[in-house]
Amino acid sequence: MTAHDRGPQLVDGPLAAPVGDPLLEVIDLSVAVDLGDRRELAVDRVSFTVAAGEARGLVGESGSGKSLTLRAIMGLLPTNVTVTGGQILFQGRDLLADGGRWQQQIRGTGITMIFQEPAVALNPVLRVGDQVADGLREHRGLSRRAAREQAVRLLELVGVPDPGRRANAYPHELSGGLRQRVMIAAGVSCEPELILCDEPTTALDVTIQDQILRLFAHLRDELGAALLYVTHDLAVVAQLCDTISVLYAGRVMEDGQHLQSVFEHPAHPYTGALLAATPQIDGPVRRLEAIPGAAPALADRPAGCPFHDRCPRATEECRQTDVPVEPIAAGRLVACLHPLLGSEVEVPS
Ligand SMILES: Nc1ncnc2c1ncn2[C@@H]1O[C@H](COP(=O)(O)OP(=O)(O)OP(=O)(O)O)[C@@H](O)[C@H]1O
Repeated sequence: MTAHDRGPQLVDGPLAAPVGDPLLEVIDLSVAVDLGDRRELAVDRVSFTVAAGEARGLVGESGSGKSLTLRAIMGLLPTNVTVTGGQILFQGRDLLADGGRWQQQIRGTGITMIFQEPAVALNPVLRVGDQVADGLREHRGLSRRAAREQAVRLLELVGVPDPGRRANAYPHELSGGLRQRVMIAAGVSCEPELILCDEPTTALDVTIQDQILRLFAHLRDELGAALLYVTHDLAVVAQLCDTISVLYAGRVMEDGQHLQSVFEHPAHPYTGALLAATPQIDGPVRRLEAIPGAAPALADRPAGCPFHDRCPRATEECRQTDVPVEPIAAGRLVACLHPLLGSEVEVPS
């Protein structure tokens, strides 16, 4: 079964993560935001890996540090935000070394990022075909004509109907779904090994969202690219990903190499609460349970486990301990003093 054939249901997910060479290794990454009077860690010692060809979901509520993690990998942080610790290795080489020069060189060729809102990322006064062709001329040295022909092929690959004609259109002449496809075509034009996706379907209606998710699965098959897919929606992860990192208030709460096992046996109470709040995963009869309370604002992160004040299992120790992320079973890490299943977490053999 290819990733493309996978249905949206959790039970169709793969049992085992693909084992490829580590392509991306994020190790104890910390990112601080300057709030004027002080600095706060929006990303706090976050670690995960993405193997060649793997699709990892980076999940968490709004404000959990997902976007800043992606932007740190791309070297595209806002001016008041800085990496304050850790390493980001791509193909074994530190992207943060050499003043970010290598990071800049491989941006668009080795790693690309697809943003939430294509209207912002596309240039309104350039024809979309030229925008897809630009990267090919710049990074691959193709002639204007060859780049244009390749751009039309890419528009076809991402499912833009009548691509030869549509290549001449300006962004405002296309629907939101088609603009997102154009941005994906531009993003993958130089066949990157890793595609970072920052909620690329959020601005689209449900049917188009589903088409774009299928497109990512298809591109993964076609290009062999790895995906790091940011979303707050576990149903999206179920459809597209092999592995998962659950973030809360800038910290990794749980990391699973076997997605289905995480969905069946979440170890962190926060993962369990997210699952209980997600429709679609095991059918419409599920009773949705919103997570009580709200995630803490950046300036208001509590000591101890950041989830403690919303967690039914929290004890005094949780309020005071800087809970480390530790292995709980094969392929599973969790940052919790009172995990849901302890050593009974099951993983497929
Ligand atoms: N430039 C900035 N200045 C001040 N605060 C920032 C800045 N960028 C991000 N933050 C704050 O840092 C925290 C993490 O932001 P981030 O965008 O990474 O979260 P997220 O998980 O991607 O959330 P969302 O799903 O809402 O995009 C949030 O509290 C956010 O408000």
